[in-house]
Amino acid sequence: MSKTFTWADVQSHNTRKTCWLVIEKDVYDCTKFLEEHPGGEEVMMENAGFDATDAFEEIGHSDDARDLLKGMKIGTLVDSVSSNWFEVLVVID
Ligand code: HEM
Repeated sequence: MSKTFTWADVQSHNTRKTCWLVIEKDVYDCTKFLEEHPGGEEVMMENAGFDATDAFEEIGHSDDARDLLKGMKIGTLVDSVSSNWFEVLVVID
């Protein structure tokens, strides 16, 4: 069975040492890929610990990129709230 994570789990992985991204409802550990990313490390870090679906789709990544992504999947997200809402919850906590 696939591992499940909450936004709290995902958001704690927002550094160059441990960089997770969410695309659709799947969680990806992109740490090892940071230096290899053809689009650079910066754009990945801007999305670290967050939902990168829009950023990923807007670029129009190739099938190769999608294949690479598959290899980085570590599980799925269980929270029903979006990462934006999680941010709000953290602020008012
Ligand atoms: C783990 C997730 C990602 C993977 C596996 C990935 C993979 C790739 C690959 C293989 C390319 C080369 C072109 C292609 O094959 O489409 C690429 C290019 C690019 N990626 Fe990503 N990418 C990821 C996430 C992101 C995110 C979150 C952004 C944020 C905007 C981004 C922005 C770009 C840009 C701007 C390029 C174009 C670079 C250029 O041609 O100058 N990528 N990516």
